[in-house]
Amino acid sequence: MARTPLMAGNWKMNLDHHEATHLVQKLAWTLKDAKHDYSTVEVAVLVPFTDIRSVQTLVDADKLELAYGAQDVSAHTSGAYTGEISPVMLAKLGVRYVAVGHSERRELHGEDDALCAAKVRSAFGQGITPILCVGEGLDVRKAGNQVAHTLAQVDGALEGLSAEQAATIVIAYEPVWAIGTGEVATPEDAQEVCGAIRARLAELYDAELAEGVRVLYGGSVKSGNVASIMAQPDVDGALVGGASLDAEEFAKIVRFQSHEVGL
Ligand SMILES: O=C(CO)COP(=O)(O)O
Repeated sequence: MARTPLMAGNWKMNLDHHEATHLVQKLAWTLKDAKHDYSTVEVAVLVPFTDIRSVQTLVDADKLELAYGAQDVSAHTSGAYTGEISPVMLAKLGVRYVAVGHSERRELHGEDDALCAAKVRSAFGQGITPILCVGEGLDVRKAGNQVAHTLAQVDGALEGLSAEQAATIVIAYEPVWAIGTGEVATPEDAQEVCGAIRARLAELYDAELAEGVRVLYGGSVKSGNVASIMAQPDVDGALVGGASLDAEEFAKIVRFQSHEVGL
């Protein structure tokens, strides 16, 4: 089964709603100028909660093919959860994707695999596709345990998920040591773990399901390194942090198939 690559920009805690409108407009124009065909590479931006309504308004008004999403979601649908955002609220704003278990949330907010599993189910419950983030820290990598560590996170977060849901999840392998450091994993490093994730999906469900799931790589992806990572058989896209805040650079990442020749 052919998997449509997904390039998702994780803005993290950057850009207010005015700046968000500006960046999405610029990105859409840049991709339009390049005659980007969204059916060949899907494009998404994961924006701060306060930007979502503005991005929705722009996407709807200009009929943009860009998808947008959030960076976190509550495991609950409503109630006394001060500061949390419900998946029901996100669905109402037309959100297609939500990041779950980003390493910054695991590290800084103590999110564990059980909570990630609850959030994955919570998103699916409202028709939102989770982008489940997994990946090892430097100590684990140095010990050579990156595959076992990452697969344990996958197992934990997929707990209780039906095959129908698992078939549409997106999993992003983001080695923590490569995030925001400029130190990108080698294409072989990315392939090793992304391939292992797909093999695990085949074990947990079946081979056909595993063949259809998109596995992304994230960690210091730039226009200059994206093509070699995308050339790996089990890498189906990228989760891009810093480089997604620059419309032209992110558009180049999205257009990796065309610019690799010209670089
Ligand atoms: O964390 C990331 C995306 O979720 C990666 O961030 P950078 O691309 O800035 O390394």
